Amino acid sequence: MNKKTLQDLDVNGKKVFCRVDFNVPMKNGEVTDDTRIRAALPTIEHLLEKGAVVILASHLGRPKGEVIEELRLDPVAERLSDLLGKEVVKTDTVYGKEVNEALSQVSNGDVVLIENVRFDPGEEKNDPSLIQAFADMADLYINDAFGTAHRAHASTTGVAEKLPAATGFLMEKEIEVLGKALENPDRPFTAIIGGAKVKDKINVIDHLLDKVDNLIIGGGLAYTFVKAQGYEIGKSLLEEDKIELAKDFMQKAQDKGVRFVMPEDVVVADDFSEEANTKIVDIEEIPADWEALDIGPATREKYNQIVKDSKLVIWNGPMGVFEYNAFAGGTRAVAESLAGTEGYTVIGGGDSAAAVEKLGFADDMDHVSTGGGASLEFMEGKVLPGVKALDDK
Ligand SMILES: Nc1ncnc2c1ncn2[C@@H]1O[C@H](COP(=O)(O)OP(=O)(O)O)[C@@H](O)[C@H]1O
Ligand SMILES: O=C(OP(=O)(O)O)[C@H](O)COP(=O)(O)O
Repeated sequence: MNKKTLQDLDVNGKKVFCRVDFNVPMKNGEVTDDTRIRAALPTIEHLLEKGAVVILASHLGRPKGEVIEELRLDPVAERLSDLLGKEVVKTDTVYGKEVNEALSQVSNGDVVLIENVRFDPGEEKNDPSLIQAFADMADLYINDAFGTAHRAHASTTGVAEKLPAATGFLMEKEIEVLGKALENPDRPFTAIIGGAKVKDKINVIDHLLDKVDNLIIGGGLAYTFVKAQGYEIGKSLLEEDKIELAKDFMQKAQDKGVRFVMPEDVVVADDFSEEANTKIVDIEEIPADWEALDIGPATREKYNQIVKDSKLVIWNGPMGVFEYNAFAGGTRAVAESLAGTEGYTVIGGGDSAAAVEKLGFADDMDHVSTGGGASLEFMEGKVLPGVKALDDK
């Protein structure tokens, strides 16, 4: 990467404005998964060890420029404080008098977490006055928020133009791992794409067809492709206006010699619920009133073989409705295959990462990305604005 990194900056005695992605799942005012907070610790700890004042900034949820009490960052500050083993000064505002006072009272090696930056309408608008307020707080800027690197906001791009700006360690690692995987892949290179967001993922599929040896399709988005092959899919998820594109992709795969791998059998249900009646059917036999909610056992075995023979596997999106036990088997099987393969494994996407975490396989993967949308846009070949805005080496 040709961008400056944390190692290139002398941070001793400096105030460092550090954008992190602490957009973590919460329930009843408690952080339920602190993966993203832990992922930012190497950067924060490095800054503290080197004697910087660390000013952390993050969004949480989508408050759209208003103060939403449930989206305050206090529970995050508490968890961060536990993880760091030191006090984190949390302000109730994003900038202004309270923040300035807090900053005048802290010393080198202290941490301040300002309030949810999306409480200010200027954040998402990349507003000049908010950018200036951020720049006035600090001497240097670090972006370690890979999960938000696809957003051009005041705290992710605007302020980077105003201060010496570099990547944090998490950002650096994400870009390096995902970049290396895509630029110079070990082969056979297999991508497994699942989930439900057909529209979001269709461009990634197009881009991946230029890179991979095997493209495996699963999850809800498989059925638009199954339909494109001419099979009936009952009530399964369908993006009608993407059928033609799905046909184009299958043709492109054939032209390029990419193996395009689709489900052979599926678990169908007579209702979208945990209690639904279910059965396993061949792909060409999905009953009209049923919907396919998971890949079947023959498909799992086929995917397993391909994963086993791959040197590099990228996985984005669950294979079925894994939130219900009855339809979690396909996702579990693929997670197990990735956990067991000798090839290098990369997981991207919020739900895939959550599934791998929930099923207990996170530690067996080589890289679990902290970015969902960000990793997808990266894989599409886009330059992420949060990275572009940083200083070149
Ligand atoms: N066959 C299916 N039918 C309907 N929804 C599905 C199916 N398979 C997976 N899903 C749903 O896809 C969702 C995840 O999709 P998506 O957001 O695209 O994944 P990710 O966040 O990993 O990128 C999950 O909530 C899951 O229940
Ligand atoms: O959680 C995030 O995105 P993700 O669910 O795609 O990983 C990021 O924090 C970005 O949040 P946003 O999609 O509200 O800009």
